[in-house]
Amino acid sequence: MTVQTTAVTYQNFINNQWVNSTSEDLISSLNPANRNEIVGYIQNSTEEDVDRAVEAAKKAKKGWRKLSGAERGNYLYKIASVMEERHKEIAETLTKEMGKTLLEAKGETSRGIAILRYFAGEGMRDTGDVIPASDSKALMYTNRVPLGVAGIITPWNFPVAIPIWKMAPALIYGNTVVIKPAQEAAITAAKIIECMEEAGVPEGVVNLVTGRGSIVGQRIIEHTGVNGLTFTGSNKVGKSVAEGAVARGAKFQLEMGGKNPIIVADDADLEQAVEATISGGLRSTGQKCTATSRVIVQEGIYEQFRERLLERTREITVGDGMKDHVWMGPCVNENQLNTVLSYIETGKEEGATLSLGGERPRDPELENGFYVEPTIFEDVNQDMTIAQEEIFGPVLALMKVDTIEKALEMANDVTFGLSASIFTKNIDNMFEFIDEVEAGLVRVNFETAGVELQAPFGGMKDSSSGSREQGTAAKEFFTSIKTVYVKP
Ligand SMILES: NC(=O)c1ccc[n+]([C@@H]2O[C@H](COP(=O)([O-])OP(=O)(O)OC[C@H]3O[C@@H](n4cnc5c(N)ncnc54)[C@H](O)[C@@H]3O)[C@@H](O)[C@H]2O)c1
Ligand SMILES: O=CCCC(=O)C(=O)O
Repeated sequence: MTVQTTAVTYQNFINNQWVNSTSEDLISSLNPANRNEIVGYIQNSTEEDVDRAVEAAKKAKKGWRKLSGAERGNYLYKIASVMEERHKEIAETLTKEMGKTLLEAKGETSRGIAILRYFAGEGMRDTGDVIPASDSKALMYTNRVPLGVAGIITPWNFPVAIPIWKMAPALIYGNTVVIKPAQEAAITAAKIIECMEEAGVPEGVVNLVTGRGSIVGQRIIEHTGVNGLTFTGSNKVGKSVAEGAVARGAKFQLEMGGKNPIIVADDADLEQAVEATISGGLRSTGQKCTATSRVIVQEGIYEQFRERLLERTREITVGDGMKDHVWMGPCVNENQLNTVLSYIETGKEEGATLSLGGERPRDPELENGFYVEPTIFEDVNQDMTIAQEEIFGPVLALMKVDTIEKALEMANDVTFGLSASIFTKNIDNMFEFIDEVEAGLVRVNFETAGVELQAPFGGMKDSSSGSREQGTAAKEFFTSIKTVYVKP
């Protein structure tokens, strides 16, 4: 039986108007903790809706670009303040829509606010350099100018942080925006846009179109009025974003999957390494691009480590993220749950030892949610599917090695290169790891997940393409450089 409590319909936001899609069709957003609860309805948008949004963003771009950085920054400060007032409501919506625990959702909402404030400050910082011209009387300088309209396509796993870490730099550097959030998290995105509206962001500067990736996302990719495409999501879709962008010569930036290793050396602090593995691998139900999925442990510490890891993982409470005592929520949807369960089956078939979990929880209270137990495999070797492919679920693969050299070789033996961590007290091992590991985010004695908003973020190999996001690195994507030469 479907429970429709306070299910509200959310519209598209185009040219500062909340409007229905031309399809007059809706998609329901379900609570992954209880498939019978509809969190709300979103628009099942059409190509025509995208065209209208792009038109609005195009019309708005000159006025927005002409504002000073400080003026644009003031809008971002205002959005942050409105979000702060609506913090509880946004965090609760995030948990209900996507499933992560309320504690994590609150942290992510605060992070979104901090990102807005960070980029608001960017409005007051330099936009270029003075470069000595060959002619001593001439003035030569560079100035960073906006791309125009930024097309933003985001995933469901960080429904506040990722849309904001793309929209805030787009806006502060003078671009207007058309955003298409993942349909699993589109209500959370609509609430962020409501904050922008409440903060008085001018007409057409930010436009939201919800719906299916294959229609809305694809139209954004193809639309010649969109000057830059920034995408976070799976490698499969990322490839089509890149192909579409190249086909029409648009700038693009992709952030995609990971298969992130943690190396635990014989001399590691055992407790810290176990806690970092659990937090990095299982928080958010393992649905982070930075999640630890391969745990490469040196043989001298292996037995102690596995025992403590199993003990601590058994203590994890799985359930509805809205409940205080719950540590791990459900997978985002049935599809994701089935993907995780099928990787677990593959792990067993290929000969890995299932040491913990691997099932849906038996608790009848959880039967309507997309839950899976935290799962640990041992005896995993490099060739196994679970050692190579991104699972995006709470599954850890333990791999035993004799030397740190071998551990590093294994760490690098995947197509991804997003995040990697080592636990050791040996300074030579630390620096060898920092030098040799193929990852964009390198951690020593710290978990693989968690990103600092003021630092560049992105990966190597198949994990990313284009320039880095966040921190001042974000400027690279959202601006072009004009080199100016003035001869008096
Ligand atoms: N590297 C990072 O920063 C990072 C961050 C978060 C998630 N991710 C990755 O995202 C994936 C999970 O997220 P997801 O399931 O939402 O990814 P996804 O690729 O399925 O969807 C991402 C976005 O693309 C849209 N989309 C889907 N098909 C499309 C198409 N044909 N054309 C245009 N747009 C389309 C979706 O609607 C959604 O908005 C994982 O692989 C994860 O590693 C990476
Ligand atoms: O899922 C990708 C983003 C990772 C992130 O923001 C984090 O680990 O905190």
